[in-house]
Amino acid sequence: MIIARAQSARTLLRTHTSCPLPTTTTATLIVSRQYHSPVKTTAMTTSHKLSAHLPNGANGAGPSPPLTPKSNSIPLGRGVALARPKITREQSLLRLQQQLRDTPSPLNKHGLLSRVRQQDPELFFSAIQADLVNLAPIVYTPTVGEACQKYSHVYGGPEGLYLSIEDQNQLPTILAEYAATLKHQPQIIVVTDGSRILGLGDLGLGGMGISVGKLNLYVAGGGLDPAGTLPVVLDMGTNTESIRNDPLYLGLKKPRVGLDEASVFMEKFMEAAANAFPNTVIQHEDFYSEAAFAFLDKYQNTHRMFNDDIQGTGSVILGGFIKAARQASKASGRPLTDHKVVFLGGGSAAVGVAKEMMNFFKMQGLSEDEARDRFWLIDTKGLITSTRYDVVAGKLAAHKEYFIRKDTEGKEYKTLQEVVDYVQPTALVGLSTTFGAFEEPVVRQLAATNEAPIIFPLSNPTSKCELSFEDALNWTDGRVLFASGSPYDPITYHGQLREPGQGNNFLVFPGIGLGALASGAKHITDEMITASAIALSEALTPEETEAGLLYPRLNRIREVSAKVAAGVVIAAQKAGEDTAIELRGLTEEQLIDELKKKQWSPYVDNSPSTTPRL
Ligand SMILES: NC(=O)c1ccc[n+]([C@@H]2O[C@H](COP(=O)([O-])OP(=O)(O)OC[C@H]3O[C@@H](n4cnc5c(N)ncnc54)[C@H](O)[C@@H]3O)[C@@H](O)[C@H]2O)c1
Ligand SMILES: O=C(O)C[C@H](O)C(=O)O
Ligand SMILES: [Mg+2]
Repeated sequence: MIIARAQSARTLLRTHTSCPLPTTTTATLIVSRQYHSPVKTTAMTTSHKLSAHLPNGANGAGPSPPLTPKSNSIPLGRGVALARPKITREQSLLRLQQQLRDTPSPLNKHGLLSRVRQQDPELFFSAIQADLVNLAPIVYTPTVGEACQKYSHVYGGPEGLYLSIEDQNQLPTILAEYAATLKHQPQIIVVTDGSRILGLGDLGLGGMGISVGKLNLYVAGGGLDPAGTLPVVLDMGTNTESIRNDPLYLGLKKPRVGLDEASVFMEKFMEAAANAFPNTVIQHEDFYSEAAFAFLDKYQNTHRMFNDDIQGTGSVILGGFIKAARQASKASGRPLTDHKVVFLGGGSAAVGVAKEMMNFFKMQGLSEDEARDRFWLIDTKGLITSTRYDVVAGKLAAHKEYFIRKDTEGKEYKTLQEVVDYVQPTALVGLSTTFGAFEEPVVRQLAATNEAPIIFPLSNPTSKCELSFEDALNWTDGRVLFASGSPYDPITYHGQLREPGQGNNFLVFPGIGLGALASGAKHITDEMITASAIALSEALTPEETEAGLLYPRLNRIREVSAKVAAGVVIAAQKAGEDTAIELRGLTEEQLIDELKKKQWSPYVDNSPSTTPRL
C-alpha cells in the first residue's frame, strides 16, 4: 500500500522541504498525485518515474507534464528531453483513445484513465472533454460504482486525503501541514465517509472513488482548475462485513462508528478544513441519510458547504421537472398545479428532491402546505402515513416526518401499485436503490391515466435503476417523459430517435460550487440551490426544447455550468451573501461571460499566475 504513514511522509517532507513537521503525529497522511501534489514531496519522486516512461511534452520536446498542471513541475535538463521520443499532444491523445478502444471492460477503462489522470492530468482532461458523452459513464456513474466496490483491489496509488478516525486528534496538524506544502489552495473539497456509495451500500474507504469522480466532473464540466480540487474520504470503519474481511482492504477493518462518534470526527474535519483552506467550498457526498441530514443541518449556516445528494439532486430534479411538467400539462390540458408526484424511496435523496420540487408548486402560487400535499413518499414499509405503526410508535426517521400523509383516513398502502391506484399520480420518481422496482403494471397504469407520464427512475448505478429507458418507452407507447440517474443510450422507437434525460446531480453541482466560489458567498443558501435549478431549466437551447429534451445535452456541460453558476451568483447577491463586489451589477450574460473566461482548459496557459482563479 502506497499510503504514507506519517513516519514516511515525515521523512519525505524532511528531505524535500523546509516545512517543519511535528514529531507527535502518527496520522495517516496521504498526498494526492493528481489533484494537489505538494510542491516538493511525493510529486518529486513520481515525476522522476514519469519522465522515464511517459514522454509527452509539448511538441515532443518539453519536459514531462507536471503532476498538477502549471504547477509543481520538476523541469528536466534539455539533454534528457532530447533523448526521448518526440510525441505530440495530438499523438498522446490519439494513443489514449486507441488504448481505450482496445480495452473492452469499463472497469479496466476506468483504471487506465485513473492512471493517466494521476500521471498527466492535462492529457486526461483533454480526453474527457473530447468525448464526455462516452467517458462520463466510465469516470462517473455507473462504472465509478464498481471502481469503489473494488477500490482496494485496483488501488493504483493515493488520490487524495484518506483521513482515519483513529487519527482524528491530528486532523488540524495533518491539514495544516498539507496546506503548507501546496502552491495553490484547494477550491473544492468533495468529502465522503463511504457509508452510502450510490445505491451500493457501505463501501468504507472505497468511497474515495466517488470523491475523485465528482471532482473529475468539476473540472471537465465546470471548468475548475484540477489544482483546485481535493478529494477526501473520512474512514470510520465499514458495516460491510465482506469488505472488512478482505485481506486487501485498505481502510479500518472495524464496524462503522455510530452517528455520535461520526459527528465528533466530522466536527474536527470541518474545523480543520475551514482553518487550513479558508476559501474552499466543501461538498458532502454519499453519507448515509441520517448523517447526511444531520451534517447539512449543522454546517449549512456556519460553513461554505452543501450536500450534493440532498440539495444537488433536489436542484437537478426540480430543473427537469419544470420542463417535464410543462410538457405533460400541454399534452393533457390540465393545470400545472394538478401534478401529483409519487416517490419510491424515503432516504436523503427522496426527501431532498421532494422538498426542492415543492418550489415548482410554490412558483405556481401554492402555499407551503398545498405544495407539500402534491407529494406521496413510499419507503420499505409502504406509504408514509400518520397511522402507520412505526409512525404511531414514534419510530419514523426524523427526515421523513415532514412528508407524513395525514389524509389517508387510517388506510395503509403497502405497495407502489396500491399507492398508484389510490393517488393516480402524474409523475413517478425512483430513489429506492431497487432495480426494476417500476414494474410493468404500474408503468402501464401511469400511461393509461396520463397522456405524457413523467417517470424518473433515479437510483444509481444502472444495476439499481428502477426502470430501463427501453421498458419505459415500450410500456407507455413511447409517451414517457423520462430521466434516469445513470445514462441510457438513445433508442430508435418506431422510427424516431428518442434521447433519454439523465437526471443526475452532475448537471448542477459544478455550477453550484463555481457560483459559490465566484460570488465569494459565505454560505450556500436554499435560495442559491433553487436558483441553480431554475437556471438549469432555462439552459436548454431552442433546438433541445423543440426535441422534447428535459435537460441540456451533455456536450454543452461547460456552458450549462456557467449558466447555473451565474444563477447561483445572482441568488447570493440577492441574499446579501456575496463578497465579490466586482461582480455586483453585472447582467446574467456578463456574469456567464466572466465565468466562462475563468474556466480552466488543458494545455491553455490560464494558470493562477496569469488569470485570477474563481
Ligand atoms: N440521480 C441522482 O443524481 C441521484 C442523486 C442522489 C442519490 N441518487 C440515488 O438515490 C438512491 C437513494 O439514495 P439515498 O441516499 O436516499 O439512499 P437511502 O438508502 O437512504 O434511501 C433509500 C430509500 O429507499 C427505500 N427503499 C428501499 N427499497 C425499497 C423498496 N423496494 N420499496 C420502497 N422503498 C424502498 C428505503 O426505505 C429508503 O427510504 C441511490 O441509489 C442513489 O444512487 C441518485
Ligand atoms: O453519484 C451520482 O451519480 C449521483 C448521486 O450523487 C448518487 O449518489 O447517486
Ligand atoms: Mg451522491
